[in-house]
Amino acid sequence: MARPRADAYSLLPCATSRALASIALSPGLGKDSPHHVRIVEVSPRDGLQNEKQVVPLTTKLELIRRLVEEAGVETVEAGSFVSPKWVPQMADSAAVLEQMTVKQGVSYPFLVPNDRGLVNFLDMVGPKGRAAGRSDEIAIFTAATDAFTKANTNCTIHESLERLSKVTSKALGHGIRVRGYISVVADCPYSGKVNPADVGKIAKTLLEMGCYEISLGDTTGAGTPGQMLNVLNECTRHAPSVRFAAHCHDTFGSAVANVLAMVNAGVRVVDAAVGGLGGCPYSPGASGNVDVESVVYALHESGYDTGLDLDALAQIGAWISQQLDRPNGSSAGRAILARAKVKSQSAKQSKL
Ligand SMILES: CC(C)(COP(=O)([O-])OP(=O)([O-])OC[C@H]1O[C@@H](n2cnc3c(N)ncnc32)[C@H](O)[C@@H]1OP(=O)([O-])[O-])[C@@H](O)C(=O)NCCC(=O)NCCSC(=O)C[C@@](C)(O)CC(=O)[O-]
Repeated sequence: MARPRADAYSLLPCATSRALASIALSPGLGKDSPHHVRIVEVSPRDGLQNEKQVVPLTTKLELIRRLVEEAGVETVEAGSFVSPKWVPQMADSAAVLEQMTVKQGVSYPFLVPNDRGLVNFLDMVGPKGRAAGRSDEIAIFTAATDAFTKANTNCTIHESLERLSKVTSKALGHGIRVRGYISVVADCPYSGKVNPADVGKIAKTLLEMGCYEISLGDTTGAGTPGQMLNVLNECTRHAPSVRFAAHCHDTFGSAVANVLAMVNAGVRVVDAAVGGLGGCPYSPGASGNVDVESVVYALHESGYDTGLDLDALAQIGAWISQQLDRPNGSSAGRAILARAKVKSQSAKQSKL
């Protein structure tokens, strides 16, 4: 597998060059290797939440099963316990939690916005719940601007952090791990460019609350590698880069570049969605999440390991796009399937 070339490091900022140098020096791949990048597959939640048509429960369950069993995904964000009035598509998340195939060693976080959502989640996964022990992780979410926080959760950043602090401490008290999201880290659809220092301060607060990891959301997909690295630099004042995840949307076509820049700077977790599904209902015009097929292709070709089966991801991306009656949003997925078709045709011809 190709490794980044040592002579390229001198061109990079110091932190990036150190991170890449350690990659080149460390042999071997696998989960514990410094080359390993964990993919958080967000398609069942972030990917589907914005779909206008009702996606059948059976399709959601099959998507989760295939991602885990066929592609080897380690973390699947499976749904959300938000208000169904705000995001109707996620109204069946309790049923998803109860019925999804659960594989040992795989984490299935659910998004929780407030105490009501946490209570509903705990009622399900607690010892007497209908989904006892099926998930031990939630994701909480806030944003870097008041305008977006208001649009998404009907409160200011300050109010959301107060609310989430109580949610986090209650969740941790029940043995539930908490992942934090910060949306609009580079650009806000309502108030424009975001100051990276503001993101750093919110990240610090979420870390102090007890979030084990913070996902940095380029919700509008307007961020660039330089902007995302500025955001990361502000955040790493408070915790090492491995505590942060890249969550990039692809509206302006720079999501894969943003992801690679962040991984080269030491980030080891990337959120992505098969087939490039998704979009936030409160980020008008933003396109889907970066497609997991392109991310995995780019990471593998750059010397990183994800443990995922790229061919299986391409198949799943094509399948779910067909289910949703929409074009496959993954250029890498389409290319992989087209090449596989040519290969199987020439294999058939050579047998004749
Ligand atoms: C936070 C609220 C609830 C505030 O919404 P609100 O209207 O201020 O809440 P409320 O407390 O006044 O309650 C209104 C109604 O909702 C009910 N309710 C209240 N909470 C819940 C709950 N948890 N579960 C079920 N029902 C709930 C509550 O009981 C009440 O029902 P009513 O009395 O009218 O019948 C709302 O704004 C909300 O649910 N927002 C979620 C929006 C959302 O899910 N957005 C997408 C996810 S974030 C995202 O996609 C970005 C991310 C993470 O991917 C990263 C990135 O890309 O940037």
